[in-house]
Amino acid sequence: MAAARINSSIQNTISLLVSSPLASITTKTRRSRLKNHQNLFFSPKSKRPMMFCTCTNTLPSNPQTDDDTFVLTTPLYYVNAPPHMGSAYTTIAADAIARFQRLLGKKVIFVTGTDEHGEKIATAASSCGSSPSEHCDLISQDYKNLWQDLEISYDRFIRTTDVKHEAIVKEFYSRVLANGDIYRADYEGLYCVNCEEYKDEKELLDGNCCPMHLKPCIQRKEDNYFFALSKYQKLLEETLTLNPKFVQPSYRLNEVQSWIRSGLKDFSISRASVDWGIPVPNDNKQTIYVWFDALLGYISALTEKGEEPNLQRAVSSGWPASLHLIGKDILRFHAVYWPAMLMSAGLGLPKMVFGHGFLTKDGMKMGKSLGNTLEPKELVHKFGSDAVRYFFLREVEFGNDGDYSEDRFINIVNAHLANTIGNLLNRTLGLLNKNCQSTLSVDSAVAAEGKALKQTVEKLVEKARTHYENLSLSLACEAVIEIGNAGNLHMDEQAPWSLFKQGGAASEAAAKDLVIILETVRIIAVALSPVSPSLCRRIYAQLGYSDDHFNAVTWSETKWGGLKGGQVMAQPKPVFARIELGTEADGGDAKAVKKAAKGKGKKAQAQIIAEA
Ligand SMILES: Nc1ncnc2c1ncn2[C@@H]1O[C@H](COP(=O)(O)OP(=O)(O)OP(=O)(O)O)[C@@H](O)[C@H]1O
Ligand SMILES: [Zn+2]
Repeated sequence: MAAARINSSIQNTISLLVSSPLASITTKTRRSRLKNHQNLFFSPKSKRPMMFCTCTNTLPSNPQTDDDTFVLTTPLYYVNAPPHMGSAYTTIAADAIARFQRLLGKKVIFVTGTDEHGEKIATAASSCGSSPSEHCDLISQDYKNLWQDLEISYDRFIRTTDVKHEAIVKEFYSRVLANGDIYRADYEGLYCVNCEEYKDEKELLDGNCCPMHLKPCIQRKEDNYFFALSKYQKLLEETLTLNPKFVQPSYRLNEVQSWIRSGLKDFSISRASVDWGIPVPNDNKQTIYVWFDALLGYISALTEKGEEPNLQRAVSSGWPASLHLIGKDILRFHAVYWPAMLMSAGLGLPKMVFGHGFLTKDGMKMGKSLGNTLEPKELVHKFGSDAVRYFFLREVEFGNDGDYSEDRFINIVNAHLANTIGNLLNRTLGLLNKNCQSTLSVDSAVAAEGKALKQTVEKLVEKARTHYENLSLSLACEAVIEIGNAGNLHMDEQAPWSLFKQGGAASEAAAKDLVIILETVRIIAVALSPVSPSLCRRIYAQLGYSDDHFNAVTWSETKWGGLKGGQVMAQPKPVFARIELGTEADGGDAKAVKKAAKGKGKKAQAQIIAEA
């Protein structure tokens, strides 16, 4: 914002800053003041500070959120264009985390939705010849459809054009205003419409191009309302020092701290030139800036159906959120602007903001504005949702950037899901069918006595749990596949097929080996269910369990000993067929199998159908 000039209808501002309780206090007194702050909320159990606020009129948070409830959010996606694999990536990761937390027995509120206001939307709508609201309905529905294809188990889908959201935004705005943090001033600067953000000249490329969108920023001058972000600089610094886990992964914390240290400037929170937005209370010539509006979707999503929307109710239904999952592109909004806005309004801060990396194409962030996207719908259609979810969570270390390649996709999915897990189950069930009438001879706890596999599995399950808890999703997948490797090793070392041929005690030992391996696969199905839920459901069905049983599974069922003697397994049927280069098969989906076989040579057809 070097070119920015804030002129002095600023009488207000100066008096605001001077009268700010932070303007005249030293760091030492500020720190003790933070400690004793009457509005510093502590979480009931952990006694960790949950929020700071300078507003005297605080809204108490949900007392339950600390232990029993896990509220997580994805960004509310901008409906300037349909979703792409990048939007799907965040949502798949959030879904895996939500499913894991449900397995732990938490009450999960998983929030996603669409951000529908602003200039970029109005332009996108008019370029397709539709009204903004028709355009938003259409694209928002695209997101919902994709989430269904990807088996996203969201609890709330908030649209920022929802009436309840508008009510919450206006109330929030009024609280910030009442706290003395909004003033009016002229503003001039370089604006990227695609980021919907004024840019500092020094962060731009030649020709004042936005580094993310590679398009020139426009010089803009407006009479706007401003949010006094600068007033929160010290509080934000202190908050991050006291609670460094607020920003994750830890290497992103430095980035956020250096933004704050380099000086926070007030930012404009209204637009005079944009009609498509929520009118500013008491000045309907201006609309509220799309980011100020959109972030509040995380709170308005919490209002219960049919109830009068107000902040107090929304907040008591689950705020503060446990986790905001976002891409690193919008970290500044979530880790700097948003906490300051919440402090101003007297609301608790989310417990964590996790900024993951980008899916890239030729080194550039895949995005709607650049149009260099990968179509998730096509991928799901070709390979099935289990494979798509698994690949991106396993392949891209959560936090870092990652590139997509179809060869790598097929290799990984085949090696892990088809071979390590699918084949192991299928071979074992085949032997059980042939030699034991598909019936388990003993309890898995008894079968495992004196065998090393049980301890190995227990250790790896613990590892997977820790990785899920730390949001290291790729490592969690790796730990689960290691369980599969251990099961395969046991199978190969014991060679039960040859023991059965010997009969007598050898045959009994072989039957026990099959029980042990099936128990191993059962545990895999629980531990991998956050990532590839349908595949795990099919595994449970093969092990003779009902759908209802699978639906009620919790993480405690990763404990060894679930399979009991006498349990009858289903007829062996592959749970995940190998993807052959050039075929489009997902083993669980007969339609996809037929489609994959269609038009292929007889031999290839026979192979695909046989595998399915
Ligand atoms: N390439 C990507 N890799 C990972 N996540 C992405 C990617 N693109 C978008 N996202 C997710 O979507 C969020 C941004 O949502 P938005 O609706 O603005 O999509 P976008 O495609 O980045 O838009 P644009 O290209 O117009 O900037 C990111 O913070 C991230 O959560
Ligand atoms: Zn931009």
